Amino acid sequence: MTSFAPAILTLADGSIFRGYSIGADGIGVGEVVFNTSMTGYQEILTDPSYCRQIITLTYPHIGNVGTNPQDEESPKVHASGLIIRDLPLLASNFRMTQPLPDYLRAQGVVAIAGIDTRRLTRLLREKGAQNGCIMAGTVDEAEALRRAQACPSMAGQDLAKVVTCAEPYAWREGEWALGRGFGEPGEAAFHVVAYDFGVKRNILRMLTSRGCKVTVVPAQTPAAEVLAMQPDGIFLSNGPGDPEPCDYAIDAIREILAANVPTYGICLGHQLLGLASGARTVKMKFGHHGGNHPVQDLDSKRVMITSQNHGFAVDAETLPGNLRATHVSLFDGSLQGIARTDCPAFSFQGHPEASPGPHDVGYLFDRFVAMMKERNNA
Ligand SMILES: NC(=O)CC[C@H](N)C(=O)O
Repeated sequence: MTSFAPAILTLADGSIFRGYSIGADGIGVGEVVFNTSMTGYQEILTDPSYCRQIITLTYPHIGNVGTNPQDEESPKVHASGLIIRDLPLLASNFRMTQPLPDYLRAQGVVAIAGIDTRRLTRLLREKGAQNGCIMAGTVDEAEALRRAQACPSMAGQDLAKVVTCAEPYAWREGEWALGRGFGEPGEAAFHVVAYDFGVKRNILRMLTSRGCKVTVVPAQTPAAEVLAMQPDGIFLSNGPGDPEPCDYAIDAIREILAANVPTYGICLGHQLLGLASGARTVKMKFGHHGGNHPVQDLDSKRVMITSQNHGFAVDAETLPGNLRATHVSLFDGSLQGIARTDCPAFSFQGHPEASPGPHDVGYLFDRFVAMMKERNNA
């Protein structure tokens, strides 16, 4: 019988939760957010947008299917820690290569189980996102509290440049699909340059599966360098932190919009498109993190169930004349999608690529491809 070391979770408001460690020994600090997805813990942990955040999952049993190399959305776990109710005694799946605790330990990530995640989630909903600290192995409550209180606010942090790739690279996975329905087999119909602010792999897969050849570039690549690659379209990725301090990206996007190249943004990329167009962003009380968020397409009136992961939002009250609202959250009325009226650019706050979550918004990738096609034919 495995025995688990003690672990505690402290919050900046003074709350202490006691449980047991199911990850590495040590300390993790960050903004504690709750995610309501019922599946996809490995995609969530490896989503770079969770950098410097500690995730609590509201689904009570986490770890049932272990972990595998296919479900990683980036090369490593980006979350600062994981909080769960219960780790099942047995993990089993035909794809499993490692149980969740071994995977977390191998990556040096702290995690705590045995926590009343309902109480924790209600606290975060009532008080708003809180900074917290997980201490696992040797536990010192006073020190863990001090660390939670010393953790800097997410507001004002530029983390895109922390998680981005070091060098440009070509996304090769799924190249067999290039050309399907477009040019000759094996020949890409469009060249997309994707800004990596913390990109999830499934976004790149969704582009490739629609006939795009994708070049990924670091967050701080100047617009002139990207435009010199003569892309058919430019993609602005998801990513961690506050969009407002990413001035290098905002400046580059302004130049790209002026060049009239079709542009599509997701999550942080959406917020940056908003800022580059003159709108403002705000920090939300506890954000949206989950796989069951209803969003309405304001043009078709269709309601979709969407995957979400954001703590900031473009403020609908600040949209300039050349930016129109295209989608709205039916949970809280917050803005979920925008489109420029004067150039081919649009973006979505949630995650059309899912991973994990429903695929209802996948049509936005088709819209991007149609935009590139139209421009090439013009
Ligand atoms: N998934 C994302 O791209 C998140 C965007 C941003 N970091 C936010 O919290 O709102």
